[in-house]
Amino acid sequence: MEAAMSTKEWVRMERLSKVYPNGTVAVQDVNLSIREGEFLSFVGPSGCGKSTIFKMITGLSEPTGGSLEVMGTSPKQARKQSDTAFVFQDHTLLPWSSVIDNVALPLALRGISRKERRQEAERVLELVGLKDHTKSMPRQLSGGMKMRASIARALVSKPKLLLMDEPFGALDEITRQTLQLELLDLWHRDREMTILFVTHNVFEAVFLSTRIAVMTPRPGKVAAMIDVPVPFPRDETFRTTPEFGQIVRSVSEALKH
Ligand SMILES: Nc1ncnc2c1ncn2[C@@H]1O[C@H](COP(=O)(O)OP(=O)(O)OP(=O)(O)O)[C@@H](O)[C@H]1O
Repeated sequence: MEAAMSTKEWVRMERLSKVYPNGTVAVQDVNLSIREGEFLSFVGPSGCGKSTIFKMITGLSEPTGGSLEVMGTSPKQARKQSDTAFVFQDHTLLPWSSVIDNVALPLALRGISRKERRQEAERVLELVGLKDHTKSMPRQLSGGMKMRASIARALVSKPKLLLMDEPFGALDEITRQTLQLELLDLWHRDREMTILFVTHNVFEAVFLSTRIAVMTPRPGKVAAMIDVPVPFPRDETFRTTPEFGQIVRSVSEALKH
């Protein structure tokens, strides 16, 4: 049975806008409230401002209009508290460091002792199925394994909010589907973690999410919010159900407007 959805509001955007100094309106008047425990995906055409929204949530870019709160505080403060973590499409592992050192890096930057860093890094590497590769160098890993290591590095700080920007975009379809299942499993074990996920792939969004924000072409606005009211845990069989097909159609329709 599904647990009742938390009422804690982890992200609140009110008329959030971003105009870059060159005059590009990347995001315009986005209103969105994201609750604890959601898995919310953003889909939309290239350049509609998805990455800009993520940069604002992580405090890497300042809004130019409206308001944005993360965990009831400012995005920068939430990042300082290690409440938010980020996974990019490129794995961004340091090539000269072993897998375990890469994964432990956020803890090293926070001055956590060597012993504790090791323990925590081993814990998350086990979670992502890389416990036999702790000493490998990134170049010795496949694309899927590099992405698992990146996810482990994000999880090592125990973030409450995990932002993933097209994390599986560079992977082949089979690896992508395997990692989707693994990600759902990780998220399902820790239902307090909220995941925000950017993808161009409508099937991926429907498979993973509790809700989907469909964005319009630039300037980015939310054209539709679509619920995916299918209980978790979900498995491969979900992909072939009529309900899956119907939701994919709704999202695809909304993308055309
Ligand atoms: N630093 C910047 N200065 C000026 N314009 C920018 C800057 N960063 C992004 N933009 C523009 O803002 C718009 C939104 O960009 P953003 O990267 O947020 O889109 P996106 O939806 O993530 O795109 P994609 O799906 O291709 O990654 C684009 O037109 C982009 O060219």
